[in-house]
Amino acid sequence: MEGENGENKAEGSIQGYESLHRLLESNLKPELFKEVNRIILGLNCGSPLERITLPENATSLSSKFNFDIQAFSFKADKEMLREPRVVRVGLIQNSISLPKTAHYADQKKAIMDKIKPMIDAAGASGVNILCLQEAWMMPFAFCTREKKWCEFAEPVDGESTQFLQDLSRKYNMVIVSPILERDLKHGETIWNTAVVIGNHGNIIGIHRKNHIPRVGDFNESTYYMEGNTGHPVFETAYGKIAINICYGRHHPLNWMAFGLNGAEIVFNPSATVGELSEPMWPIEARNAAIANSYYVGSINRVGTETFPNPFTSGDGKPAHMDFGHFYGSSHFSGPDSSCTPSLSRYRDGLLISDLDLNLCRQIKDKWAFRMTARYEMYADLLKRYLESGFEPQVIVDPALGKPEHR
Ligand SMILES: NC(=O)NCCC(=O)O
Repeated sequence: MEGENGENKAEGSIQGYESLHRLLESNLKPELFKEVNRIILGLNCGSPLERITLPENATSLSSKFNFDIQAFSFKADKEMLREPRVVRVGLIQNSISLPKTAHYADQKKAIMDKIKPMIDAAGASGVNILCLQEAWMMPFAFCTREKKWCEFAEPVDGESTQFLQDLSRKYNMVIVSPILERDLKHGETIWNTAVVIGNHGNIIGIHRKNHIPRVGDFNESTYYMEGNTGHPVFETAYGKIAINICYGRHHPLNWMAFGLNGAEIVFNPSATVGELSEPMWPIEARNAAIANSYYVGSINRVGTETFPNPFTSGDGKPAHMDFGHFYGSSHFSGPDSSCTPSLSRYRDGLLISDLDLNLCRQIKDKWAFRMTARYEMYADLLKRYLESGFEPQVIVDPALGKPEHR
């Protein structure tokens, strides 16, 4: 079987294919692919998600600057009392351009130069809300545990925010900007923060990452604190949005809390590598969208980032100078279990989707997850669990002959 790129299998490709979707599409007969698609990507209002044609000025930017661009449309059923509430949403995934030894100011500028044409393409496509990847303004250096990378941290209204504020004003676009934040008013402490910039360039608010990873090379507590902002939902001109930053996607209660606060779209800006999490990636976001009757926009960076000095993770494996491959694969999941194909596994990309927000309530009415949830039962268990004298509720088979108390 030959990959779509023939002999030159790009690094990060799946046997030469940009994504699992492309691999299946190229190798299955059309009728088989249709069935596989129906099961893997689901149906939206009874049909596969439709692709949207984007304006020429957007697609020409993708050709000129060599980034993947794809667009889809999630529909909802027609209602009698409400008009459709369609919002156009974009996700950007990108690699880092300069070596990690370059001057930090140059590294930051190179990233901005790289994502600018992608944001312009989103603007040209009429995107209303755009989200960037986790800590987009720096290399993902947290694996190194070297303190020098803290220099990349910026105040909420710093250089990266100002760069995006101009673009949000230009394109009348809400932009979610995940950065490494330097909190000047609280002893210059550092947080992993999403800044929500309104469509007039105003800062609506921030959310700080709730859960810090402690897995493999992802030992990020060396750099930033556990978030103290709870589960805010930001009511923007285009809908109610929230941000669940990266590792928070492994925590179902974290997803739930954004839903309880009324989110209609939850973004999951991430940085994660193939060996660690790729089989989990398409499942967790999709499950969250289903369980909480909202849309999820999942974003992961792309490429392999090599650092000047070797590091280990205390797992007995040899010291190494990179995390592994960030596998991109950004995608949208809908509350009705439908899902877009993923962006490329190795190229920069812009994924756009029209989301009819009416679908959230329609799915709540259909499946009644909120009404069947039994929150009081879980609240009671959690309350007892947090007490020091907690005893797990385990009923032992008497035939095991175990003593009542161990
Ligand atoms: N950045 C981050 O939280 N990565 C953790 C790895 C993962 O959750 O897959």
